[in-house]
Amino acid sequence: MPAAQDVTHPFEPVFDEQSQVLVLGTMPSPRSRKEGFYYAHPRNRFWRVIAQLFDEPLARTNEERIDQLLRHHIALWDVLASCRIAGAKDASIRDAVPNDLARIMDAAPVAAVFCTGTAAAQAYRRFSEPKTGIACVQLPSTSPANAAMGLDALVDAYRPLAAAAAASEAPLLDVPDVVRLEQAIANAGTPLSTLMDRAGAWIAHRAIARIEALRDDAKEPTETNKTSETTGTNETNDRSCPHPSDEPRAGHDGARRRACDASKIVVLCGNGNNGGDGWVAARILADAGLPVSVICAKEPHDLRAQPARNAAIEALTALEEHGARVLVSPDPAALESELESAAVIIDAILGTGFSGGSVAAPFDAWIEAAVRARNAGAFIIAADVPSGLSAQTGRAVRPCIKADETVTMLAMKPGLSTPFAFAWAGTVRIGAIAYVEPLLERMACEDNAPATGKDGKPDFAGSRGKKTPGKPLHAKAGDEDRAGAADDQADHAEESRRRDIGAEEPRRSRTRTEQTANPSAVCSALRQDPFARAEQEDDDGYDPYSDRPPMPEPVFQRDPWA
Ligand SMILES: NC(=O)C1=CN([C@@H]2O[C@H](COP(=O)(O)OP(=O)(O)OC[C@H]3O[C@@H](n4cnc5c(N)ncnc54)[C@H](O)[C@@H]3O)[C@@H](O)[C@H]2O)[C@@H](O)CC1
Ligand SMILES: [K+]
Repeated sequence: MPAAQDVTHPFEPVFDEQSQVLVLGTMPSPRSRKEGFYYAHPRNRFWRVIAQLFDEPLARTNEERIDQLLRHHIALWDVLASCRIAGAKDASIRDAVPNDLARIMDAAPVAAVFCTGTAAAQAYRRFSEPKTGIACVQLPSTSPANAAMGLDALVDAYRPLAAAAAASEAPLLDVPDVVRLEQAIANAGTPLSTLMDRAGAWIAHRAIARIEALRDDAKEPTETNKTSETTGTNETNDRSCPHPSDEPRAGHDGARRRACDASKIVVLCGNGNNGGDGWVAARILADAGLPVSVICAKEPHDLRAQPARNAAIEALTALEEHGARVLVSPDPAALESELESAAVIIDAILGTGFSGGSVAAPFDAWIEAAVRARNAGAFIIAADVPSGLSAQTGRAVRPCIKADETVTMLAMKPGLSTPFAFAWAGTVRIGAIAYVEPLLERMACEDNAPATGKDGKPDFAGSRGKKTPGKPLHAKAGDEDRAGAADDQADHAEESRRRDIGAEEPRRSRTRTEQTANPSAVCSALRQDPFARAEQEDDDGYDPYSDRPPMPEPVFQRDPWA
């Protein structure tokens, strides 16, 4: 038993004014104090529980951990400010002095408190609850000392935390605004290379989830699996709406059997930063011990896009160490044979940088081969946007990837929200690679800054040193129609909301500037999806045409079923 020592809490709480839930331990362990962050012992499962709880990649750095908590509106601190303790033994705590939780409670709308263990809950009840007036929920400890409790059981026990910690919906942003947001993130200290690492981690996370689902399917058939095999439907797909691929795909079960043998993942990497996401994913998958291969058009050293070039060079070294195959400009036969044995294909060919009315060689042939492999049972995960689909307009050229799942980074894109987008994108998930809410608010404030000062000259005061006057968050310069459509959509949303709740028209309607100035208003206006229904309406199924609001038609491509 280590000797008792006097310990003072050595680091700051994690919280902001959006925090709704507070998680408290007793006092950081010696290992956490050494590492300078909460739950830092490699065998402490706190961060793994949080990742699994929200179905996200494991946060690897303290910055990612803070981001992850804040995105989910979780504050993190400990009950004690100082105490005498032997090692990490909570039972040995003496002379406890509590932290002043008012620091968080006065700044944030915290409505629920969770304590990570018995001692933390006891200390909270004794010192803090009389002041906060909030009873705590006691959770099991994630420390190695509680090894009797497995990870799955811990995750289950922590579910009330996930339920209380509702994250805000991801915004819908025009592609130029996504670029602007990326720049704001970089200015705030997270470089694009880090964002690319996180994007790759999200894609790898989803690929691993798919491989695990295939492995589960391959185990003893359950009643559900038996039903699935008789009907030929894809039970593991969580798409909530019909998909052209829902017709039985030849060889689908074959793909499952093949995956049991190999779990093979093929990553198709284009020459831009979308390809960079693919290289990072390939590296992570290879490091995780999965059989992965990369198909690319250029040697990493010949790439020009940054940070894709550096990411590809780093990935290549790792892939070579793992003995993974890297095929540079393969001939059609080699391309076909690599793809036809894949259980999962990652499409990182083209992302938001795709332009033009067709896909140039060799990527057109890659897309066609990938779609053939999908028809034979492979599962395609698109990075950011399916290659061949415009992230802005939703127009799909021929050929276009048909993904089962798309992991789109940072924000929803208009091209993924059109009525036919799911034909190409499948299930769309947001790769939450940064905590963007405060940045969106700041961007909206900049946009709201007056364009001219008192002297009639441009006023740059609100634009954080940027030498361009702010522009509305979602309106592109010279794109009055789109801005007008967004405003009309917002007006329509407001009108139908009033109709639904029987409210009278407000005396003074909000101006367009006000609407575009508030990120949540802007985002919710643009988030109005064309399938939205009145809440009280009895929704008996999917029918995109039954009640589409009379709003300007979104831009979308030809009906793919016509
Ligand atoms: N939004 C974000 O925050 C982040 C974005 N990242 C990734 O970066 C991507 C954007 O990267 P880039 O701007 O480099 O663009 P892309 O990589 O999407 O596309 C550019 C490449 O595609 C080629 N290309 C364009 N049109 C073509 C056509 N019709 N036929 C054939 N080739 C064509 C270009 O020559 C160029 O090589 C995003 O889609 C995303 O995947 C992430 O890495 C980092 C974070
Ligand atoms: K892609």
